Amino acid sequence: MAPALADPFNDSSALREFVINQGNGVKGLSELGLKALPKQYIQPLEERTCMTNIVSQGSIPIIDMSNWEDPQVAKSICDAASKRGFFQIINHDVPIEVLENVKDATYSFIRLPAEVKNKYSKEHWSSNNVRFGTSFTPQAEKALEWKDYLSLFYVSEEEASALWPSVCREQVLDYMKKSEVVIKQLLQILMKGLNVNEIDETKESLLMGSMRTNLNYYPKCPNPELTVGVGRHSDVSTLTILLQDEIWGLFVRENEGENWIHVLPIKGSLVINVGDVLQILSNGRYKCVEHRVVANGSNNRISVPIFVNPRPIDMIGPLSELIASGEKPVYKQVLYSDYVKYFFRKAHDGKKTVGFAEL
Ligand SMILES: O=C(O)CCC(=O)C(=O)O
Ligand SMILES: [Fe+2]
Repeated sequence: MAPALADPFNDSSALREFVINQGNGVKGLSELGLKALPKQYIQPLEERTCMTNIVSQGSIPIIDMSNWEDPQVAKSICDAASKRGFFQIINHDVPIEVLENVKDATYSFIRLPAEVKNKYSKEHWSSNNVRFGTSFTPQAEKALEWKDYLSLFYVSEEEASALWPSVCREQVLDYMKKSEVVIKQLLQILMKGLNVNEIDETKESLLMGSMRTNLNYYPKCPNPELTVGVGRHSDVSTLTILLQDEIWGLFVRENEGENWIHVLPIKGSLVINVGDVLQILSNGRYKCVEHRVVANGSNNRISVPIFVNPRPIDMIGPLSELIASGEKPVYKQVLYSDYVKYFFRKAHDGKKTVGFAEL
């Protein structure tokens, strides 16, 4: 009798066929009950979770939004955005049922058979605005990431009705719609902090002219210490609004140093982070910060970020109000769609995308 293979995916094309082409994703791998992580997921040493650099006492600020117009609340938000790049909000206006429903809907999508989810992959779906995938950019990565996702770019209700999977469509639309109130509150406060007191139509479109929601799934992983859920990166958004479940996994770099802070799951809260675009628009005043997600050996985890973005056709650069007040620009004007293309052309590599807009 032939000996059983220790790693059925020793051959990389077999792994890619199973995970990517057939749409089984890492969910499929996780359910095979492999004893060891396939070698294609083994990250270089420096990218693995090195627990010695985790600050056990550290946490990102937790901000109560119930009195969002209070100048003290505004100050905490602007301080957090300029010093930490990350904070959590509690007592915001997004109803808890909306958050619970979108988490359930994420599981409803993830649990669909592989061949159904695979209809929404890059190779099979007619629109780029809906994308089921795995890892980040598998064609550009030396080591794969332990994550499956569905990415939904919002154009209109009609398009969503026609193209988004029905098992999660209404719940995602509701989550995006109900989050708009808090997104506007945050942007108003952050703009005031830059002495930009009026958000007219052009500015609103630059700050939040398009939105994308991702449903992320990180299944239980053999040898989680050897891989990552998401590698070090900053987001190419203005702001990101992130709903995570009760399973830990998200870590944020502390003050550009070597230490990482765990983002504590708090039921009903939303994690907010400054994206590259807000760092660029604010001429470096607000900071986008590297973050990453570790893989987990005991539990499945989901998260649902809304990326609040400019429109693809917008030019991004330091706001004219800042330059008019005498600030020297640190960034040039770049087309947002070019910026995003540059991000997706390479594997995750920390905050390097921002360099694309540096002067
Ligand atoms: O899953 C998370 O907690 C974060 C995911 C993330 O950073 C992203 O999708 O950009
Ligand atoms: Fe992110």
